[in-house]
Order: sequence, then C-alpha cells, then structure tokens
Amino acid sequence: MRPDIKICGLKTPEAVDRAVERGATHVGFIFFGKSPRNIEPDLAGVLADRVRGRAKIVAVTVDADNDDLDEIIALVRPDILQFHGAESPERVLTVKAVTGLPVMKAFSIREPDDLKRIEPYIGIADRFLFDAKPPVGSDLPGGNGVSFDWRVLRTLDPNVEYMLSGGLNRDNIADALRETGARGIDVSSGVESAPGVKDLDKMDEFFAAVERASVREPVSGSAQ
Ligand SMILES: O=C(O)c1ccccc1N[C@@H]1O[C@H](COP(=O)(O)O)[C@@H](O)[C@H]1O
Repeated sequence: MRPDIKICGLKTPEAVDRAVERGATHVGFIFFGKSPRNIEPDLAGVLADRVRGRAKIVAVTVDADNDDLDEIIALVRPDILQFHGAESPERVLTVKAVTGLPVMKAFSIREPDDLKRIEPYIGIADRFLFDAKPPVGSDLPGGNGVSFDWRVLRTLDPNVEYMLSGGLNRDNIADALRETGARGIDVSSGVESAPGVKDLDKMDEFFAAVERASVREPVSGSAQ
C-alpha cells in the first residue's frame, strides 16, 4: 500500500504545487529560525491556501511558546502540529486541548532504547515521527538529511502510528519501506538541491521511487 507522503520544508508556490500534484498527502512548513527552511507564518498561510483540502497542512515547530503557536495557527490554519523539540506529554495534551489540533510528536532514534521515550506519549500524541539524531554540532533537531538504522523499529508495536523520516531520498526509500513497512514517510533534504531549496526533479524522482516500491511490495500473509 502506498504510504502517506509528507514533503517538508516547503517555501515556494512551485514546490507546494508540485508536491501535491505528485500525490503528497501532507505538506510541512518549518517555523524554526535557525533552519534554512524557516518560513514566515503569513507566507506559509498563502502557500497552504493553494493546497488546503487536498493535502494536510503540517506546522513544524520546536518548543514553540504559546504566542508563536497562536500566530502560526491563526495565519496558517494547519491541520496538524508537528512538535520537533522536547515538548512534554503535558504540553502536548494542553496544546491539543486548547487548539483542537492533532499533534505529531517527533523523536530522534539511534538504538532500540530510544523507542522507550515514546511510552509516556502513547494515547496523547496522535502520531509519532521517527527521525535520526542530529549530527554533533548541528543547529537543527531535524532536517539534517541523515538516516538511522531502520532495523531499530523491528521491536516497535505494529499498532503505533508513525511517520519515518531522516535522510530519506529516491535511492533509499525502497529499502526503508521494505525494512519498516512504514505507513507514513517524511522527506525534506532528500528532495533539495541545496539546504532549503526544493528541487522539483528530485521531488518527482522521489514520488516515482515510492510508487515503484509500493507496486513491488510483497503481499505478506495473503494466499493470493
Ligand atoms: O527541516 C528542518 O530544517 C527542520 C528544522 C527543525 C525541525 C525539524 C526540521 N525538519 C524535519 O526533519 C525531518 C527530516 O528531515 P530530512 O529529510 O532528514 O532533511 C523531517 O521530519 C522534517 O519535518
């Protein structure tokens, strides 16, 4: 089955349009000043309006305070909040209660024990996002274009809803899907020509690679 596909870090109408034309189910906007993908909420709102209703609008924040979240929500009207910082379960619950929006909580993963950190969020976060640990010295908690060892997810409860992210690209997405069976994938750097610059050809190639991988997927457990 084709996974949900989130293209993250969009900043131009061309990139937003192409992502959705090619079948992105989610488009992500980054609100984090240190990121080359950072976008002002008013521009993100204009871009979101181009595809509203055709793809879920995801606002990515990192330990954002209430004022920043209020501004983003007012101007962007996201469908989902992605929390990519150290937001506590209590913070997730409070934001969900106040805003009425679902929250996808990101975790950085290197080894099986890292998965234990999701436990307090089960039943609170609406979906998880598994990303690699940032390289030493990186200013970014995500968007570093690095992968983790997907075999770590073998121990995960199959009922846990998550998106796989971290260093995905046209060359490794088939292996990633084969190894994890992820029902959602998220890519940023892997469809860029330079940090923060989306490459429409790379985006096309990524979608094509997902299609090929989804067609080849074995029908496990089926008699046919
Ligand atoms: O992309 C960023 O700059 C970013 C900044 C702050 C938090 C999250 C960010 N991006 C998220 O990182 C992952 C993986 O990105 P990549 O494909 O490895 O470049 C993805 O979930 C983005 O949403």
